[in-house]
Amino acid sequence: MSDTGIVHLENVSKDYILGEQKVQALKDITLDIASGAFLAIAGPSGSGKSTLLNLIGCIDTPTAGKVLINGQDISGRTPDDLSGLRARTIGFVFQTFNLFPVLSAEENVEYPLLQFRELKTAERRIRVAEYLDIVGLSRFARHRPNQLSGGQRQRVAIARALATHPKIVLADEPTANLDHATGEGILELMKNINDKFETTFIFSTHDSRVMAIADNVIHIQDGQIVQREIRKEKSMHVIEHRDR
Ligand SMILES: Nc1ncnc2c1ncn2[C@@H]1O[C@H](COP(=O)(O)OP(=O)(O)OP(=O)(O)O)[C@@H](O)[C@H]1O
Repeated sequence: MSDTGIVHLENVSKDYILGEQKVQALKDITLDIASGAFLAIAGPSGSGKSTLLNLIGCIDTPTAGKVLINGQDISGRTPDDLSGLRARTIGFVFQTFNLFPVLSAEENVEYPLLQFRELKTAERRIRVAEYLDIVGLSRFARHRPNQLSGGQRQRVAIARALATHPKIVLADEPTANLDHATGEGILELMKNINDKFETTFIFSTHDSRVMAIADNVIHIQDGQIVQREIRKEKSMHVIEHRDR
């Protein structure tokens, strides 16, 4: 058994090439996140939060360094390989909800399950109902996104992310498009699910009220970790950043 966390980044850098210019979005990030963490990645706009989440989510690969997700090294893997790892390991929640407008709440939650051939129709339906219940939306199963409030849409997105039984849920600014009270409700829901099912949650934010709810906060600035706030020791251990 490996002693690294469910997410393990070692000396990770990510460069984007924009015309003649190289943008160093992440610089030498070393980070280990244990299973069951409830972790915020905090930092100002452009600091590299989305880039970091995209690497953890296997949507992108690093320019340098090593990324291990659930013990699997993602470097040198084909996009097909990574999409398999993604589908079975990671759930995504976005600030813009990203629901299909023509599908009902239950059809949106069911959608990612359709790729799992081992799930029979009846099992799929049961699972959809179970997760709509967990997010408190059973009564709204037949509603389309435009018949739901922002907070309800984000609950559908959370149910959809959880229905595949992922080990990690990644949420990029999940409360950015919600008013404060609704955003806090979404964070509390995520925290309850984290406590109950021990799903690892990693979310980005620049909202200090959202950071306050996290067990641990990683602060990034200009692509580098500038502070690690470890409030719950057991849920996270950190390999300290080694300066060259
Ligand atoms: N596809 C891309 N091509 C070129 N540069 C990019 C690309 N994506 C991000 N960048 C640059 O990388 C840096 C980090 O961006 P990133 O989106 O990760 O920051 P962020 O902290 O998520 O910002 P925000 O809070 O505004 O979403 C920025 O300088 C950004 O302009």
